[in-house]
Amino acid sequence: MSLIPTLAETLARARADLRMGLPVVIDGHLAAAVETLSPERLADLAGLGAPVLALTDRRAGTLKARAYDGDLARIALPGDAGLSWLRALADPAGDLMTPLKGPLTSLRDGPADAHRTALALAKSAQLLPAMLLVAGPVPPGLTVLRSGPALTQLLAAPHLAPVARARVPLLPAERTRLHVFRPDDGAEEHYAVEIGDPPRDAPVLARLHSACFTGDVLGSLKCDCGPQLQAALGAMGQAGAGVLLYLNQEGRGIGLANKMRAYALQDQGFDTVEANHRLGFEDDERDFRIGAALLARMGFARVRLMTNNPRKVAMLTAQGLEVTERVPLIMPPNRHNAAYLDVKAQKSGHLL
Ligand SMILES: Nc1nc2c(ncn2[C@@H]2O[C@H](COP(=O)(O)OP(=O)(O)OP(=O)(O)O)[C@@H](O)[C@H]2O)c(=O)[nH]1
Ligand SMILES: [Zn+2]
Repeated sequence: MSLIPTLAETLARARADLRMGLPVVIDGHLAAAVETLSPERLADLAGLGAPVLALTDRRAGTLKARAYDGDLARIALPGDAGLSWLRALADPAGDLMTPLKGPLTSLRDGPADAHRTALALAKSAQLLPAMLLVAGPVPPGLTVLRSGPALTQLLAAPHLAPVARARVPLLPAERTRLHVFRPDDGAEEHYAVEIGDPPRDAPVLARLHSACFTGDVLGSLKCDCGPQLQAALGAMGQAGAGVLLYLNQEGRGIGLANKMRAYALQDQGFDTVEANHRLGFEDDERDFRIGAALLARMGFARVRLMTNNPRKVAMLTAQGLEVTERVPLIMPPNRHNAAYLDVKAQKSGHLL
């Protein structure tokens, strides 16, 4: 029956619900994002059963809570836990002011699949990965999801369809076309900037660029993204051909709000990797399967990849693309980004 929402459509709804502060249902648990939860909804959820807070092992580690489920911790809520207690566990902004939040009791028994799915959903909705779950009677009207490989696969690699394309002459490359691709799960669109007419039967000069609003648009000096973007387009313009994928994976996949939370932590003295971990994220949440799928769909099988990041090469190769050459894209540092670039080289394996 075509009028019943598909899994991708249900996922799109679930993300929107969580961002609005509405719980969704996962394997019979009501699951709400702490970041957007209202006091009224917290009270109503607590009235249905015993709420459990799911945090990633990264966030649990910062809070010195045991993560018996490997990649996540399920924390029992004390009877007097209110929204401010939950928010303090979810958001590290106040960690230095109020370092001791425990003792925290982590659960050991029972399955954690719904909790794991809930955290993956929070991340994909670009919310802080902290979810409140209650197993109890399910009110009507909520979006219902089931954990499993189909959902996991969809979260990592939605199906992308071409929507529109047109000529956009650029300063560094006048013969340029911009292609827009839309995923079927309501997530963000991604773009391909095609310069010249790159032949499909030869390796193409290519770049997988992740969105950086601060660097690309505002010219922030805190990272190297803006100069890298311009240098890549310039090199493709000079060569007369190339393809730059502009992937809307702001902040290495955590979204702009969380990236600004990470920047605020960096102002407190944490580096870019530590800041992501304290927020509950991995240092890099990006999945380059989308990039590989877009290149393949545009007819490219072999690339000369402009990057300093060996993970990008590995991920494209794992998806069946041939990286015939890694072309370094090293920008001169400035006094605001030198430490950041050092951390990328030392902790994230960047070849700088
Ligand atoms: N979470 C987080 N993201 C950041 C920070 N600084 C920059 N970014 C993001 O990092 C990403 C950089 O993307 P890329 O330049 O494509 O990738 P890369 O891993 O640096 O690899 P290269 O191909 O060598 O440039 C963008 O999404 C930026 O928004 C930061 O301090 N924290
Ligand atoms: Zn940047």
